Formats: sequence, structure tokens, C-alpha cells
Amino acid sequence: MKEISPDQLYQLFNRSKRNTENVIKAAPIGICITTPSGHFEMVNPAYCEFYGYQQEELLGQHFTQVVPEENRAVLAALHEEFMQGNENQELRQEWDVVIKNGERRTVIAEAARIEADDGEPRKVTFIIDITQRKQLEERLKQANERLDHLAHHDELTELLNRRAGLQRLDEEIKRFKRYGTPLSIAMYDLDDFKAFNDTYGHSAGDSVLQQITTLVSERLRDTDLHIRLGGEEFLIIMPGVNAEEAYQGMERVRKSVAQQSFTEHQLTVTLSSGIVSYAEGSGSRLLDHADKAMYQAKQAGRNRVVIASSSP
Ligand SMILES: Nc1nc2c(ncn2[C@@H]2O[C@H](COP(=O)(O)OP(=O)(O)OP(=O)(O)O)[C@@H](O)[C@H]2O)c(=O)[nH]1
Repeated sequence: MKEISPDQLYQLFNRSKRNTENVIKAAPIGICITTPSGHFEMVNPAYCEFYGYQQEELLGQHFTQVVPEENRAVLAALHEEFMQGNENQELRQEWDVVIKNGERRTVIAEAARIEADDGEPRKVTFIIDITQRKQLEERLKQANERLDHLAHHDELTELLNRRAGLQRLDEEIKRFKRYGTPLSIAMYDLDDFKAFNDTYGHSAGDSVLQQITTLVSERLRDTDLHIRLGGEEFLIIMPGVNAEEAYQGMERVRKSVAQQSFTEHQLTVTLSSGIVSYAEGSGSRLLDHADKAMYQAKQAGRNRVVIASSSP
């Protein structure tokens, strides 16, 4: 082994120290060292650049200067706990931070406890800016929620669409079979809506469809499900409701719609509805029965509610 003189060793030690300092200066990630009381003792250029501060604006300041006000107490307490922890304890967490101009950013901060030359512990923290990644994740999440909403809802009325509605009907039938609580459905369809469209135009028709469905939803119970089956035909699933109660509920809905006036021409629009209570069979059989009852309501002169003569 090569003999190294104390003088050479001293020079090597000094060079190693300078190299370490240069590595910290050149590091592309933010690094800071904080005292046991939480004050900045060292901040590297990448740290200063990320937060938008000069080195002298941070040194000696409490680290919570770069933390949103609402998180300051929690982070100060965490820092204290960390400082008292065991030697190898490391902390890796995602945090919201605030840069000098007040903007919020998100970082991953990884901290390690070291012992300084005064024998006291220090916390060295490495930060990685993940703001862009977080923003992308948030946008992706919102886009997925929107897609999910579009897959289950009708765009014009915001009601559940046919596919989602029929799925809910099957679920309610399963619940009926399990618990035996009553279940009724009401189908309704606007009266002479073709004539309305032909006279006042399709976009006036669209707006009336939106207003009527909003009005109907307001008249329903919170537990009822309101579905657009297609065109101007709708379904209401009423869990826990027998045919008589469903009839009374739909009569209230029918009257509310008939009393309301729509568009600048103050027009009235009516609806016809068929009601059926579940006894047995499939969802589509139940719908057939409600459809037949609705047809009877149309045949009997429209603007009325009919209970299906026999349950499926
Ligand atoms: N504006 C608008 N009209 C629609 C929409 N969906 C269906 N319609 C119209 O609703 C009308 C339904 O006509 P029909 O099925 O003949 O029924 P109706 O004229 O309401 O007559 P009855 O149901 O027998 O009282 C058609 O003119 C469709 O174009 C929609 O999303 N917007």
C-alpha cells in the first residue's frame, strides 16, 4: 500500500471537501440544510432558483417560509419529531410549497438526518419539482371523470342515459328479490312533441326538454332515479314505492308540468305516463308493461297517468 504523508492527506481532505461543495452547488435538484430549530443553514443554487429567492433571503430564515400557511404548524411539528428521531430515519413526502411570487408548486421532499461538525443533528432535504406532473395527473383525472360522466349520462338533460338506467333497474330488481321492498317504475313521454318541434323548431324543443326534466327531477324523491330512455321518452325508477304511491307521485309531476309555461310564447306541454309495480320477471318485461300503460294514457286522450292493469 502506498504511503501517504500527513501533508498529502490534509491536501486530499481539503480537495474532497471542495469537491463536495462544488457537487452540491452544481446539483440539478434543490438541497437545503436546516438546523434543529428549523432554520436554513445551507441552500444550494437549484433550491434558490426553484423558490425564486436569493441565498441571503433564505439563510437564517425558518424553513416554513416556503410552506403554505395552513401547513406550517404541521410541518414544524414534523421537523421537530424528525430531528429527535433515530440516526437513519428518512422522510420522503409530497408537499405543496409556495415560491417567492406566491405561486403554489408541488415537490417531493426527501430528508435525511446528519450530524454536523458541532455534534448537533441537521436535516438535509432534497427536493424535486413535480408540479407539471401533478397538473397533468389532475387534468387526466378530470378528463376521466368527464368521460365517465358522459358514458352514463345524457348530454342534453344530464339525466342517466338508457344503458346506465337499465343497469340501475336490474340492480333495483335484485334488491327487490333480496329484501322484498316494493318497487315501481313510471314511463313518461311528452304529448304531441313532434308538432311542438315542427312549429317552434328543434332548439326550442331541446330547451323545453331540459326545463321539463329539471322540473320533474325537482318533484321526485331523492331516492328516485330519473332516466332518459331516448327521444322524448323517460323512465323513473321508484324504489320502496307501491303502485298507488307511484301513481300519486306521477300525478303531482304531471300537474306541475301541465301548469308550467315554456318559451317566450308561454306554451304548455303535457305528458302521458304508465306505471307498473314489480312482482316478478325481467327489467325489459317491466318496461313493456309500463309502455303499454303509457300507450293507454295516450289513447285515452293524453295528459294522464295510467297504472298497468296487471303486474308482470
Ligand atoms: N327538440 C328535440 N326533439 C326531440 C328530441 N328527441 C326526440 N324529439 C322529437 O320528439 C318527437 C316525438 O314524436 P312522436 O314520437 O311522433 O310523438 P309525439 O308527437 O310526442 O306524439 P305522442 O307521443 O303520440 O303524443 C319527434 O318530433 C322527435 O324529433 C330531442 O332531443 N330534441
